[in-house]
Amino acid sequence: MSMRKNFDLSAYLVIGPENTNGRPAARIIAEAVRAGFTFVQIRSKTAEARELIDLTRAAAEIIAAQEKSERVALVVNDRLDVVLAARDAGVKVGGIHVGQSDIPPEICRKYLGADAIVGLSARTSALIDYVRTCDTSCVDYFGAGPLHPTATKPDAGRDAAGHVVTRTIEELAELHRVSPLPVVVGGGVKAADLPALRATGVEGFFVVSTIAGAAHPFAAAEELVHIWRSA
Ligand SMILES: Cc1ncc(COP(=O)(O)OP(=O)(O)O)c(N)n1
Ligand SMILES: Cc1ncsc1CCOP(=O)(O)O
Ligand SMILES: [Mg+2]
Repeated sequence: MSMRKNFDLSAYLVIGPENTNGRPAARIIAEAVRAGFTFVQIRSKTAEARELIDLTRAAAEIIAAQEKSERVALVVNDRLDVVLAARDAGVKVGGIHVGQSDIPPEICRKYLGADAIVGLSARTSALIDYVRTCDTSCVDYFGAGPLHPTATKPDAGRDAAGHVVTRTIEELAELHRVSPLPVVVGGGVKAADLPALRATGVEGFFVVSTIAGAAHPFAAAEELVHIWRSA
């Protein structure tokens, strides 16, 4: 079955070489997937294309080695060129995550095909109206946030006046209620946020630093997965 019809957003790792305090990103991906993370996004604002292709290949091999290729989705942030090059080299990469100022989702769909996963960051202002009315014909899920301000992406949630607008739990519950697509929420997410986030009904949480910056990424990942599943 194509991953597009079968992906699980519940525990979603976003990671790149600049997030790992000098440790290999591949090792942290392996630990998170072993702990039960269900979705991996390769995201780097500093790596060159070749490094991104290599990390995407390594992530796909890690997921395959744990026999999870049919259950753990792998996407690349922003870089349609990297997804195409990785696929051309035989790497099993499921799709792409794009934001409001990135390559449009319909172009991603055109080049990646009907089986690819295309994730879209939901617009910060007027979030609830946006997800209700936006063209979802070629999008598979929404990424929303930030739940808290975050040093990983200081511009997340910035409004025209430069203030960071975070999402309340009530807004996220409403977002879940009105969204035609599954929603994953991130931005400063920590273990303590998960029970309230789960109660909103959203399909999952995404994290960078809670895993990639943790002293013990496996233990951190296991804790998040356990809390989400038992909340
Ligand atoms: C799952 C998920 N949700 C949101 C984002 C943010 O995407 P974007 O707004 O394009 O910002 P960058 O990540 O490209 O800086 C995401 N990456 N993943
Ligand atoms: C990619 C992204 N999009 C919105 S916030 C964010 C970064 C979240 O990072 P962290 O989990 O370290 O706060
Ligand atoms: Mg982007």
